[in-house]
Amino acid sequence: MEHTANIPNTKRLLIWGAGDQGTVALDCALATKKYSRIDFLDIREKGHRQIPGYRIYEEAKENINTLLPSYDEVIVASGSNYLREKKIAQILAAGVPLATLIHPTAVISPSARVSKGCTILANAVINSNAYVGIGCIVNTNAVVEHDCLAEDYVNICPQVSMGGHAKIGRRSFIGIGSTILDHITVGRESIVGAGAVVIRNVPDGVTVVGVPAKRRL
Ligand SMILES: CC(=O)SCCNC(=O)CCNC(=O)[C@H](O)C(C)(C)COP(=O)(O)OP(=O)(O)OC[C@H]1O[C@@H](n2cnc3c(N)ncnc32)[C@H](O)[C@@H]1OP(=O)(O)O
Repeated sequence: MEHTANIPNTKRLLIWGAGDQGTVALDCALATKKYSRIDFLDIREKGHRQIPGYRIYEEAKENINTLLPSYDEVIVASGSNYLREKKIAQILAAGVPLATLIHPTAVISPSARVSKGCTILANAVINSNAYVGIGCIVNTNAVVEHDCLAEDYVNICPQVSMGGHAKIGRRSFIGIGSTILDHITVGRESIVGAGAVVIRNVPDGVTVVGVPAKRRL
């Protein structure tokens, strides 16, 4: 049986991505109580994960330009910064509203800005004057402190801590449990390894690991 919660005056959501991030996005979307119907569109070209009770369209078999506009909102659920950017471009080109999923236990300062297409998961904190760009993931228990900047399509993994005024460049991946000290900048398309402590600025397109974080050659 497909999921159709009995909630009046709510919206239809399509989650584009039916893998791990898709199921996490589903839980978050259910917690918001905003949606009367939720379906999935699988990103993979072959096969898809079963999510009992939910309809999963297969991307390869669907006319995306017809399917997307039949929903009130679409969220892209993929841990790949590249894929989120690519799919979000398709959604915007189709003129369909991007969802922004914010778990009810997340704490977002009234002065912070969270852009469209973001997924902000349970117990995340986004503090005063912080800015989170389009299509970012701020994962469980991550802390984006005051005046931080995360550019578009950034993935901030669980338990990441960003000190005040820290910056993350477009499409960078910040590994689980890592710490970025205050006023430090991580460049674009860079990777911070799990558990790293970043004490110096990181250039574009590099991977850093360790405590203190050093470039991995
Ligand atoms: C909800 C979720 O699950 S969100 C996802 C959470 N997952 C993560 O955060 C994973 C983050 N990814 C990492 O930390 C990865 O290890 C990366 C991206 C830094 C490196 O990945 P790879 O390029 O595959 O590196 P690989 O595993 O081959 O290791 C290369 C070297 O780096 C070291 N290394 C790899 N990761 C780390 C790390 N996080 N800290 C310290 N050293 C590391 C390895 O020990 C190895 O060292 P050696 O050459 O001396 O043996």
